[in-house]
Amino acid sequence: MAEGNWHAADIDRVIVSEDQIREKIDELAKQVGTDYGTAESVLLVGVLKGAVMFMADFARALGRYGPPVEMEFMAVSSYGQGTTSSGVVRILKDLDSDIAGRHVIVVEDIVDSGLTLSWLMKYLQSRRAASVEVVALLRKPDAVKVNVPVKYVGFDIPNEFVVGYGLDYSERYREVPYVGVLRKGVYAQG
Ligand SMILES: O=P(O)(O)OC[C@H]1O[C@H](OP(=O)(O)OP(=O)(O)O)[C@H](O)[C@@H]1O
Ligand code: HPA
Ligand SMILES: [Mg+2]
Repeated sequence: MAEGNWHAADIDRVIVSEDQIREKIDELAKQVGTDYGTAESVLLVGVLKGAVMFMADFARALGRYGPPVEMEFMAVSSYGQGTTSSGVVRILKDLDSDIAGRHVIVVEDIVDSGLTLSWLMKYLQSRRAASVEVVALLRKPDAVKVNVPVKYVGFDIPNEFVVGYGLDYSERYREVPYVGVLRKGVYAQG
């Protein structure tokens, strides 16, 4: 629950609690660990900044169940300051290493319109990865309209703007430890 913390006033309701996040990550890591059991290693590509919390927790969970992990980060931006995707994906930070022949798992906090991910999948495949799959903590219904196969999904959530656990509104609320719906008045005020 949104206890007596400063952010409680800005959060309408909790969608995914800290406990639910922890349990789901363990479950996802077990599944990925089984599926990649014979791989020499997997390359996790975290999508900054939203996926930082999920990346850190998911990588640690894979440490219990999976093959050896390497971590890379990309930064792309399509939302800027707003609450809707601009549809234009910009690379703000590219991969540091060659991913040819690697088993890549893209680690995303949320698949919303699916625009970021569909762009990213094409980009990573063009870099000749051996395989590219996606693990996303959250997915919204609109994402299914875009043809992005997300193999590992944590939670399907309603079509509302959410914050917390890495997700921001105008760079705020990323440190909130659960995922909640932002009270409409907060962004209506600008
Ligand atoms: O499915 P989509 O509609 O494309 O939305 C999903 C993407 O949007 C958000 O990133 P954002 O552009 O806000 O950057 P950030 O992670 O730095 O906040 C989120 O972290 C995902 O990467
Ligand atoms: O609901 C959301 N909240 C925060 N960032 C986002 N990026 C895509 N969808 C969202
Ligand atoms: Mg954002």
